[in-house]
Amino acid sequence: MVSEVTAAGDAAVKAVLGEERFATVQNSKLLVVGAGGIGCELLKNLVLTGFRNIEVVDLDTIDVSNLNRQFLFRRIHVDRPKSVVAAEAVRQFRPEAEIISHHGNVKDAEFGLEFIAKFDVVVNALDNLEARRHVNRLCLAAEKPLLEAGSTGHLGQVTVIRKGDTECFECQAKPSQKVYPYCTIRSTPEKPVHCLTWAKNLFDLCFGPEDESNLLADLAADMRKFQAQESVDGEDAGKRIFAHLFEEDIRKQAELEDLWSDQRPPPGPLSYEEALKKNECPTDADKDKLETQKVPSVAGDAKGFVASVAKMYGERRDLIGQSSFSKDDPIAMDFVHCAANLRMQNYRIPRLSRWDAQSIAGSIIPAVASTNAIVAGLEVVQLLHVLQSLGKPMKESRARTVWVRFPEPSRKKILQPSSLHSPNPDCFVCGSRTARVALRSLEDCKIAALAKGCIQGQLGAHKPALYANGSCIFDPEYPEPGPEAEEEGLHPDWSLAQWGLSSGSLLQVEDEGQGWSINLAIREEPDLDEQPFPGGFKVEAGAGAGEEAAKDLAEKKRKAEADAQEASAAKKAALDANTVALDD
Ligand SMILES: Nc1ncnc2c1ncn2[C@@H]1O[C@H](COP(=O)(O)OP(=O)(O)OP(=O)(O)O)[C@@H](O)[C@H]1O
Ligand SMILES: [Zn+2]
Repeated sequence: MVSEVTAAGDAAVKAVLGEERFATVQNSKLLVVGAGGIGCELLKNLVLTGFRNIEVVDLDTIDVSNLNRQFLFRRIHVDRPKSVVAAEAVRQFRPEAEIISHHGNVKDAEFGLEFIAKFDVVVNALDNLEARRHVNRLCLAAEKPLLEAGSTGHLGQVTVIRKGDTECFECQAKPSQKVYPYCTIRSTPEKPVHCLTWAKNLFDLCFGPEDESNLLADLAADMRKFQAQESVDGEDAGKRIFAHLFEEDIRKQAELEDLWSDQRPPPGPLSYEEALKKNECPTDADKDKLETQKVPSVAGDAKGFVASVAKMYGERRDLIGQSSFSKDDPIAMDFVHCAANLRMQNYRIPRLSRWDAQSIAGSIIPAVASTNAIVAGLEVVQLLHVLQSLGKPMKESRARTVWVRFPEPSRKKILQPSSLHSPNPDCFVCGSRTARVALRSLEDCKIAALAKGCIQGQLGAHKPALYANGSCIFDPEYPEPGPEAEEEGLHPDWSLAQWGLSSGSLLQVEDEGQGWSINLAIREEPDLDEQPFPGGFKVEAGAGAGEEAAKDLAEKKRKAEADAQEASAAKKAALDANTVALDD
């Protein structure tokens, strides 16, 4: 006997979907990843549509700042796991729904392929690329359809991913963050964002691990001078860093005459004492604003800067050398806001309130509750199409990618559907150049054994190098452990688990012998039989991937040689023609 509320709700949905589709809905098992802005709306929609087998994973706890748009949460829930509270809340809408919550990171090993294999469809409600990439790869490996969604301000998107049938999340490169020219950041900032980028790099330089790619790496030795003593006095260090960066360095910079003109006047140095005198009152326009929305005085910025350095040397002393900037860390944000404002003062750029500085430094576009609600609604519509198309080509279904665009670009349509694209054959992740290998144990399998037994032995590589997340984890020049390998950061005797690989990880194989490269997806299969697979691995797909890649490469070379020959023949002909003309 179902409760009254469920019976009434079910009857209404059945009337819309029809008996058969409603039965599919009731029997489907879903995994929802993320219980934030989109996730809360989605879970509510799912139970109200009649889904009753749902598991939800989220790594976070509820913050006060979530309450304005994550409507399943109330003030009393602050600090409790989002997944648990969201499940409790939607159970009240449909008491019979079986909702299992997991407070954890979807990238953890417990949510690997075996876990994913239990579900009919995975529905994402995530907010970061890394987690999305991970779930994409898991769903491809487990051959489960994935609904992917996202929103930024008034823009949103929902799409459907199914292995071999549609583009995967990584078939197209994602736009990367805007990069500013080095000299703009280092010497000629023109906008607040240039000064904030400089200040974020400064924070990492002063308090983070050594990093040669830091834009201010050339200042590392100078900054270390202020930190070298055993018992650094934070306030003193703050004032000395101030004098170095906002006064002395700026004075030197202003002397580089070639950089400056009437349109771009040189920056003005600022001493700490001078800064303290600039104690201007807030403007009338600022009067009714929150403290964080007012632009501080230059004196406020100077004191704030020194105080933030002093706090790092006080309460955070143990973390110096290991910290990195986060917009949500109040001390780091104070440091970056004040440092950026002081640099803006040097360069005559209007300074910012802490609020504005935090939005720019954290690249924050405010989340809009209505966009999340629309996106979550579209996800359910697409999910119904996907469930109807199970076992059939997705292209024949009504599933679409749908964009939410506001202000609407054309014909007053906020929702813009477009058909699903076919997979990109060159995709790094789902493309045909991907071999798949099952391994009995990632703990037991050594990286050198994988390279030799599997990649050389079965995929046909001559001298394979292996890469994970862009770093080399096996180099054929160092096949044995030893001091030389260690010096290169290589450990041929480390297991795949020691290299941080998990079921569903993706590696890149480069055959240095033959010059080709392929992808390698690994998964753990503890029950892999000893008898047919004594090496502890089984090539499941793409055994010929290496050969194919070698063939492609040979074909490319042959074509390049033919093109070069043709070009040289054409050049010779042109020369001959010229000679004849001259002879004539
Ligand atoms: N790797 C992950 N595993 C599990 N859950 C994740 C993972 N990465 C992100 N999430 C969850 O996805 C949800 C995304 O929701 P949302 O975009 O609303 O973010 P938020 O953190 O709640 O809000 P904001 O970032 O604006 O403060 C969050 O609840 C977050 O905890
Ligand atoms: Zn792909």
